[in-house]
Amino acid sequence: MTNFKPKRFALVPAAGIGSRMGGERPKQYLTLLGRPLIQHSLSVLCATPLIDKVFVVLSVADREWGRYDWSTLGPKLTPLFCGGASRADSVLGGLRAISNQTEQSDWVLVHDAARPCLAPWHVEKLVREVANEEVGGLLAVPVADTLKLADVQQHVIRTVPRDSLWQAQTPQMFRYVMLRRALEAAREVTDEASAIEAAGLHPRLVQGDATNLKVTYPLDLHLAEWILRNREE
Ligand SMILES: Nc1ccn([C@@H]2O[C@H](COP(=O)(O)OP(=O)(O)OP(=O)(O)O)[C@@H](O)[C@H]2O)c(=O)n1
Ligand SMILES: C[C@](O)(CO)[C@H](O)COP(=O)(O)O
Repeated sequence: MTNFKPKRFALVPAAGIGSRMGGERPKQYLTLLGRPLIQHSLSVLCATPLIDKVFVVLSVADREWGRYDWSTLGPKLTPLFCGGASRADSVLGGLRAISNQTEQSDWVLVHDAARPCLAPWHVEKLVREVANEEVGGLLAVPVADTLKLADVQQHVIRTVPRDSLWQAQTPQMFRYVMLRRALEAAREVTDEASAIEAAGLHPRLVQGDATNLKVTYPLDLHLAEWILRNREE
């Protein structure tokens, strides 16, 4: 009998333009503590023994990646110049590009390039808690604020009960074949879990924390810098 052990691959969509950030360069290349923003999470993903390979999905028009030396991150890292028009298109393009390197049951951990404060313990907790899940799962945090439903004039219609509401983060961890099929069937989604849900399945929520923020607006870059500076290794 063969002792087949599924591998774990990280897939990092990094083909966005960062329109809400409004910078001169896509936000994944903005400088954060002296390094391109994307390098922070790539370092964590490349360093952990829990991940076999790390694929970065870049725009076909990317002119920034080649300006940096990535060799310090080691041999696990491979850029794929196959990004699409949306995040979901980029992830699907990446999954297709690695099809000859994956088995159906291998795990794929999709992580936003725009979340630079990913810590080793985030990855460890996700992998540990999802390992025995049939469907897969994602890091997320329970909603802490009171939620208001608004009309177009920005007046409150009503308060929405926040019980059972979580904010999705990344990484999101699913089996290669399940994720690819789900994304091929549901392209208008903003995360992988939504595609899996559209297939009628129920991903596991793994509680992360607010430090794994997504850099979306200029203030987020300052928050990310503060988090990384003050993190105890
Ligand atoms: N066509 C796209 C759009 C987004 N992304 C990636 O998906 C992640 C999350 O997306 P978001 O924060 O929305 O990034 P942008 O699309 O770059 O930002 P914006 O929506 O403000 O333009 C980012 O790492 C981004 O690079 C991608 O790979 N391909
Ligand atoms: C995947 C994600 O990071 C979960 O919070 C998020 O949905 C991606 O953000 P976008 O702005 O919708 O691309």
